[in-house]
Amino acid sequence: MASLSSLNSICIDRSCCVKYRDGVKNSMVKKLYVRSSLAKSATQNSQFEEIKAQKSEKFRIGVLGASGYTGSEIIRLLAGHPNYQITLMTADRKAGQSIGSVFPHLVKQELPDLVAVKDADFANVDAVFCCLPHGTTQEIVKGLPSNLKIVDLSADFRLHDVGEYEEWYGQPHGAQELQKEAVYGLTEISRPEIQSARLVANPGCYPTSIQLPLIPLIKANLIEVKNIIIDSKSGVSGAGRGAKEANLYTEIAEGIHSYGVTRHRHVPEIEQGLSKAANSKVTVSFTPHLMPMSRGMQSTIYVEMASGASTEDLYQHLRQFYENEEFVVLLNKNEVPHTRHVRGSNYCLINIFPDRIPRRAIIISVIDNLVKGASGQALQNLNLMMGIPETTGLVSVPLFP
Ligand SMILES: NC(=O)C1=CN([C@@H]2O[C@H](COP(=O)(O)OP(=O)(O)OC[C@H]3O[C@@H](n4cnc5c(N)ncnc54)[C@H](OP(=O)(O)O)[C@@H]3O)[C@@H](O)[C@H]2O)C=CC1
Ligand SMILES: CC(=O)N[C@@H](CCC(=O)OP(=O)(O)O)C(=O)O
Repeated sequence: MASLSSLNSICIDRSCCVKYRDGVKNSMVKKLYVRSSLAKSATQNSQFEEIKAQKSEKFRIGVLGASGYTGSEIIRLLAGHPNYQITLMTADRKAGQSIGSVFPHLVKQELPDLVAVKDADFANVDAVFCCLPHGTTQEIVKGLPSNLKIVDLSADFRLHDVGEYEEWYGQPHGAQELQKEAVYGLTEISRPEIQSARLVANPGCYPTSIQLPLIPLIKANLIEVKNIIIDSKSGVSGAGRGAKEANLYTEIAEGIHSYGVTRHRHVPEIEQGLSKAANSKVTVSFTPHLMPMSRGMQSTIYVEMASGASTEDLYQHLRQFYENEEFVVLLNKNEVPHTRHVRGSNYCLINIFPDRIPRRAIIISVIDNLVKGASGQALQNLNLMMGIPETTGLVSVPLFP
């Protein structure tokens, strides 16, 4: 057996190496080889090899759009991740700055400075998180080296039908070949496809909170696919960090705003996922609202149950469907999910209630728009793509209150 001290010294190095920037793989491997000469037995050697193998899986990550909200959330989540190190970060207006000057809460992270995408060197990058505005994203992704794994947080690769993309996003799709390759990354629903994907289109925040409860219920024929009404509410960070008049404190505080009524661009994304589950065209009534809170999202969904189905059937089916999932949780009966129960975490909490109107049910689903609705799910997907346990770096207790 390896002595405790030899194993400890390796483990200490593993945690410290998060702090190195360049050449971390080589220097770690070198250090570990030196230490291996001290190993006495074959068992020690094999344990060492195992750790070295784990170490060599320290993938180099680029964060494109690191000066935005989802980019900074990726950086926060990766700060404690044992298998990744950030080697590249890009920005637009903030290019040339350090991350600590853009986000003082990240000042203690030892990270490269922000560079413009045109100056980015992808030679030391194995995978990228693309945290850029839609439209810009497809242009940038087209120019990335073809060996990179990509998780794109924008809407650019989510819609399979490029005609629908043009209709809802107001511009023709500029990277149609890549669109064909992209896998829609609703993790709990499409795990096998994500595992073997090179390019994953991370779902939108509203579509995540809506599809997680509805897809299993539709697949099991427990709800009617007509007359689905969805009322969603989002924190203001959902709109990104860019300055916009509509997002000023004076416009947001002390009020609720409906927006995108009948024409929000998440409608086709939601309908795409639900239609696939139903094997027929599903349409929904969806209205999003902006809430005076910085993060968090709730979708309240009104459905008609299938003939013979009860809310108990819906509840038991969802509970069973997600029983082995870490991040999607059915609360105990009658407990109402609140956005503050998932703040800063990758969890989606769901519950189902009988409506007063016979045969109708009310589903409440909450997520943090920046985590399960964006960067957390993106990390979950990259873990899968890299062959790392899916929950790595993501299991944390939500901030409360
Ligand atoms: N916020 C959310 O809750 C969610 C967001 N998304 C999607 O994720 C993506 C990122 O969102 P979010 O982080 O909120 O957005 P932000 O506006 O906060 O950040 C955008 C980032 O992109 C950079 N950027 C802007 N324009 C360009 C350009 N022309 N070329 C290169 N870089 C550019 C910005 O750089 P700089 O700051 O230096 O100008 C910044 O780093 C968007 O597509 C969004 O729709 C998806 C799910 C949820
Ligand atoms: C509050 C707010 O403005 N939210 C954004 C949705 C955020 C998101 O998921 O956007 P993408 O589809 O571009 O990734 C919106 O309604 O446009």
